Amino acid sequence: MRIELRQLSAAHPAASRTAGHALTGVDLQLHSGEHVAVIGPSGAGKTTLLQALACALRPQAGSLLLDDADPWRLSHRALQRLRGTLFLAPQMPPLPPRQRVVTAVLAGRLPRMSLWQSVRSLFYPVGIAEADAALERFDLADKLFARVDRLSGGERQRVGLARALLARASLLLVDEPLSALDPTRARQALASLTSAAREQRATLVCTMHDVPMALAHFPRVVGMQQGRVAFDLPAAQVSPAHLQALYAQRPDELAGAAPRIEPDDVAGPVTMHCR
Ligand SMILES: Nc1ncnc2c1ncn2[C@@H]1O[C@H](COP(=O)(O)OP(=O)(O)OP(=O)(O)O)[C@@H](O)[C@H]1O
Repeated sequence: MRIELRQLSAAHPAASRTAGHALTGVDLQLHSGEHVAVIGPSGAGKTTLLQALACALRPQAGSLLLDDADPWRLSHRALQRLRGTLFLAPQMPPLPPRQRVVTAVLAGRLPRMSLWQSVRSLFYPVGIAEADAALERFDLADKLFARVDRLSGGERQRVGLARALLARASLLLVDEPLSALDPTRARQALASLTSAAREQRATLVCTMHDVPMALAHFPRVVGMQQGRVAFDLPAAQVSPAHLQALYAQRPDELAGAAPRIEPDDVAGPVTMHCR
């Protein structure tokens, strides 16, 4: 999917009136199938950018085009159809605690199913081999029938990535996929995610706290600061000076001290998100 943002500004409906826009004057163009990492300090607007791209947050100014169409000018039905072709994977997937992993992963297909197909799949799950293959990519095939609440935080996060692959979306929006993974798992998970997105020819926009990992795995890196694009460069051209300026207010985050949600080997509460 092609993306074009021109001078896009957006605010969260619940934000106080005194808060500025979460996104201000954002320009961004992505070719179909391109992979981009979005980095920047906490509160820079990375997640908000994904929400705007997912048509979950309406722009207040400027424009958003997805495959040359303005989603906010489409009919309700056409907008729903468009939403079915993109997938927003939150930091922690919304996994009901007693659900089996296989069901959680197969739920990735729901956006591209009719109501009848999705109701039928509750009683006659199909595509178990596809779920198994996606889990295998994240080294979780042995958890196919495990209960979600018996997984570690890192395992749940990898289940969320496997689920994203089943969406077969043309635009994959992945919010900080590595926050609960140890460095080795994080490298493997990112390599699996990017190679699967390439196979599916999906456009991939991924927010990342781990800057070295973003520079190593993505050809293009967008740096955000206070709701604006501070730089948009090939990874090889991002210099230490760019990074120091980007994280000038939060140097601890550049040093790798960004907030992690829970370690890989400790089970904890499941955070619920919209999808
Ligand atoms: N639901 C919300 N309601 C009101 N304001 C919000 C909401 N979500 C985010 N914001 C505000 O929007 C701004 C951008 O937040 P956003 O979550 O996009 O940043 P981020 O770069 O993703 O941060 P982090 O790295 O900590 O996840 C911040 O000022 C934040 O406080």
